[in-house]
Amino acid sequence: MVTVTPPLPTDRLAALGWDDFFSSQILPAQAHLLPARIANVHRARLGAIGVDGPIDLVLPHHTNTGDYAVGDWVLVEPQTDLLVHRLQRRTVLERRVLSARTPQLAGANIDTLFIVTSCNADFNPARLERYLALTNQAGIDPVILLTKADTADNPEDFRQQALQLQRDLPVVLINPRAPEAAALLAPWCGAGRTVAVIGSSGVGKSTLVNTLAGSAIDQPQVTGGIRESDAKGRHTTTARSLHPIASGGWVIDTPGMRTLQVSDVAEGLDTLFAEITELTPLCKFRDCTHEHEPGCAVQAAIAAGRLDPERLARWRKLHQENRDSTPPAKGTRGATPPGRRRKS
Ligand SMILES: Nc1nc2c(ncn2[C@@H]2O[C@H](COP(=O)(O)OP(=O)(O)OP(=O)(O)O)[C@@H](O)[C@H]2O)c(=O)[nH]1
Ligand SMILES: [Zn+2]
Repeated sequence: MVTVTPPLPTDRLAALGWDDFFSSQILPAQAHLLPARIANVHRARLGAIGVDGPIDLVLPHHTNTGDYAVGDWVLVEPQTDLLVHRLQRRTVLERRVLSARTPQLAGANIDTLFIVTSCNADFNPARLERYLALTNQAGIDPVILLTKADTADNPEDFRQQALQLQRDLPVVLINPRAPEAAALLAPWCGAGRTVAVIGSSGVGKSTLVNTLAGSAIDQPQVTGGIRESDAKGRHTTTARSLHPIASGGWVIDTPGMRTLQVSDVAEGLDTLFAEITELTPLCKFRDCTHEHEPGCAVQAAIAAGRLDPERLARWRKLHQENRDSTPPAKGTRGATPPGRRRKS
């Protein structure tokens, strides 16, 4: 590890999420540069937060701002605010949609992902499992937030269903409009921690970000969210931003997501479906598909009522989709469809 000179105010950097993982990446020749965290990404502009506050970064020629994610750590030339280098990410959340060639970066260096859904028709186990597979694969801790419990007859049913989605999954019933929402989420929002919020349009993500930010939201230079018109003339939130949480920590909002595609998430699926993953070695055949083989431990669990057949059906569908969309070098079979590339 290299000591940065002059010594940086490490407590203020730590409050931004800085730790040894990032400081150990600084080379001796970079010791004069200042670390800063990307706070917002626009088409031609990147905003960051450093120990002395917001920085409008000066970008080198040919910078593609799409290569940067909210939450990234970068090194900056102190006098000129020139962006010099991006540090390696601890975690990165990518959103893949069928229509896009390359995944979009939804956020970087996220510790916890709040997957928000409502206690109504938005609640969809198959979609939540998709989010969970991606979150697990990214090495980010998932938490399910169930909103609009106040408008549902049986919010507890939704909570019980959500608890079945993954072992040890935290599930929180929450009203994002209530001031006590911040206290309920405090375990994941300590100083220096970074959370991101994901979920369909209208489930309460923006409301939650506002509640978490509290008075800290009155800093447009830090949050800097913009609204742009899309092709249909609607106003949609396109910029992701890093907002300070009133009690410490940081929250990244993400725009409403369309259908998510899973790709390259084999380990994430193993964690998500741990009860099936653990049964597989007990099957008679090593390459058991758990469909029709004799001596299948998974089918035996279904017959004994210990495993929900719908859960196995969703396991099958996600595994199939993952195989079909994962490049052969990483997947077990299946070719790369045109236009879809491996991530570098
Ligand atoms: N009754 C009730 N209303 C809620 C709750 N959570 C959110 N809402 C309301 O639902 C509406 C949508 O909330 P938003 O925060 O705009 O939803 P969003 O997820 O940010 O939506 P997009 O910006 O489209 O992605 C707002 O009118 C909120 O006040 C809740 O728990 N109970
Ligand atoms: Zn089997």
